[in-house]
Amino acid sequence: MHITVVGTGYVGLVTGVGLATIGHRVTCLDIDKEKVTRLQSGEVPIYEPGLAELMREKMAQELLTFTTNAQEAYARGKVVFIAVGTPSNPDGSANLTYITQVCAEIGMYARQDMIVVTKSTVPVGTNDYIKETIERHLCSDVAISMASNPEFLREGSGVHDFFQGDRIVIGTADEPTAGVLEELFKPLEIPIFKTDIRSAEMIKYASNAFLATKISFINEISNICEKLHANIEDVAAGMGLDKRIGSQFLKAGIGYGGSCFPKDTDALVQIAGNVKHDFQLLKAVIEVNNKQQTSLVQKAKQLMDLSGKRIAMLGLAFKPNTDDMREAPSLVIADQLLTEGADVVAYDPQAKENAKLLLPHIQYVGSIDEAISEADAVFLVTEWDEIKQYPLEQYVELMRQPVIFDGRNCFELERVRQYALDYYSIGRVPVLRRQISV
Ligand SMILES: NC(=O)c1ccc[n+]([C@@H]2O[C@H](COP(=O)([O-])OP(=O)(O)OC[C@H]3O[C@@H](n4cnc5c(N)ncnc54)[C@H](O)[C@@H]3O)[C@@H](O)[C@H]2O)c1
Ligand SMILES: O=c1ccn([C@@H]2O[C@H](COP(=O)(O)OP(=O)(O)O[C@H]3O[C@H](CO)[C@@H](O)[C@H](O)[C@H]3O)[C@@H](O)[C@H]2O)c(=O)[nH]1
Repeated sequence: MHITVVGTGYVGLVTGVGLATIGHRVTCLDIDKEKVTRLQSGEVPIYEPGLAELMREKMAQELLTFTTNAQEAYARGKVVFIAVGTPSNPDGSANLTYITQVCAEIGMYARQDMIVVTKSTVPVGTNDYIKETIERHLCSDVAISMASNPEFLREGSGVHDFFQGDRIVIGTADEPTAGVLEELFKPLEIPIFKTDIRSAEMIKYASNAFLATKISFINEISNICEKLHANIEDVAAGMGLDKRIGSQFLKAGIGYGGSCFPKDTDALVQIAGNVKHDFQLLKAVIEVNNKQQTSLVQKAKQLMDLSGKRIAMLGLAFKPNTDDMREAPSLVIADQLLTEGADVVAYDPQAKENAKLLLPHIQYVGSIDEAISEADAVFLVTEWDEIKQYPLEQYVELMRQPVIFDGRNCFELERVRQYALDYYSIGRVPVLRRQISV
C-alpha cells in the first residue's frame, strides 16, 4: 500500500520506517528542508536506538523516501498519516497550527479518495475539525475518510514499541476505513481495538494522564517514606506484585518530563475545562510533579551552601536512551542550582547539543570522570546505563567531597554503604559516611 507520513519527528519517522518494514511503500513528508536532506542521505536526526539501521535498509529497498514536496507526497498516498507536533499554547491547550497547515495542504493536493489518519495527539473533537478543514480546501472532487490512530510509543524504545505495542487503537465511523487500516497493520500481529473517533482521541489523553498519575502517586508516597524511614523501592515492589496495580510506572524520582506527559496532562485539564469539568485529580498530579522536580535541590540546600560550589549533573535528557530535552527535569534542576550560585558542570551521553540550546549557562564536558572531578556534589538526573554502571569508587577518588544526590535511585543502598560516600536518594534513608561540614 502507498502511504504518506506527514512529519518526520520521533513519531513520524518511527512510523514511516516501521510501515516500510512491514512491506508498505512509504513517503515521508516534512517542511524542514535540513532535516529532509539529512534523512535523504541516510542520517537520522534524532537519537532513537535501532532506527538508523532499519531506515537505511528500507531506503535501499526503495520502500522509504523522504521529501519536502507536499504536492508529490499527497498525490502518492492512498492513506495519509498525520504525525506533526501539537505543542502547548501558553494556557496549556493544544496548539493546532501545524495540523491546520497540513489540512490546507491535503485539501489543495489530494487527487484521489483518501484515508486521513491522525496519529498526532489532538483534543477530543479535532478529527471533525480536520475533516472539515481539508474539505474546505479541496480542489478536486475526492472523498476524505477520517480515522484516529493515537500513538503510544515511548522515546528511547520507539522501534521496539512500534513492533511490540500492547494495542493499536483505530477510531473511525467508517467500517471500510477500519478494514483498510486493520489490513495495513495486520503484519504486526498486535491486538487492534476499534472504537469511534472521539473515544480514540480520549484514549490517548486518558492513558498518558493515568501513567502520570501513577508517577505522581508514587512520588508522594516516596516523600512520606522519607519522613517515616521506609524504603520506596520495596514499597513499590510490594505494591506492584498486585496484578491490579502492576509494577510499571511506579519508579519514584524527580518527576516526569518529556514532550508528552506535561503537555498532554495540561491539555486534558483544558479539554475538561472546556466542558465545564474541573479535573481536580489531574491538577493535583501536575502540581505534585512540579514540586517533585525541585525536591532534590531543596534537599541539597538543607545540607550545604551551594553558592560557589562545583556541582556535577549527570544526565540531562528527560529519560535515558533519548536526546530529547523537552520538559526535562534537568532544566528545572540546573536553573535552581544556578540561582543558588553554583558552578554547574554537566554530562549526558546524547543530549548535550539539544541541552546547550536550552541551558547555555552551564559547562558541558565529554565524560563522567571530567564532570565529577573536584566536584563538591553530584546530582544524578537521568538513569543512563553508563551512569548506573559507573564505579562508585570513582566518586570517592575524583570528587572534592563525595556527596551524591540521586534523583533516580540508581544504586542499591547496600552497595552504596560499602563506599565512603554521602548518598541522598528518593524515598529512602540517606547513607551517611560522616557529617557534612561545608
Ligand atoms: N514524541 C513522542 O514520544 C510521542 C509519542 C506519542 C504521540 N506523540 C504525539 O505525536 C505528535 C508528533 O510528536 P513528535 O514528538 O514526533 O513531534 P516532533 O516535533 O519531533 O516532529 C514533528 C515534525 O512535523 C514537522 N511538520 C510540521 N508541520 C509540517 C507540515 N505542514 N508538513 C510536514 N511536516 C510538518 C516538523 O518539521 C517536525 O519535523 C504530537 O502530537 C505528539 O504529542 C509523540
Ligand atoms: O515509573 C516511572 C516511569 C517514568 N517516569 C518518568 O516519566 C517520563 C516519561 O517517561 P516514558 O513514559 O517512559 O517516556 P515518553 O517517551 O514520554 O512516553 C510517554 O509519552 C508518550 C507520548 O504521548 C506515549 O506515547 C507513551 O506511551 C508514554 O509512556 C520520564 O521523565 C520518566 O523519567 C518516572 O518518573 N517513573
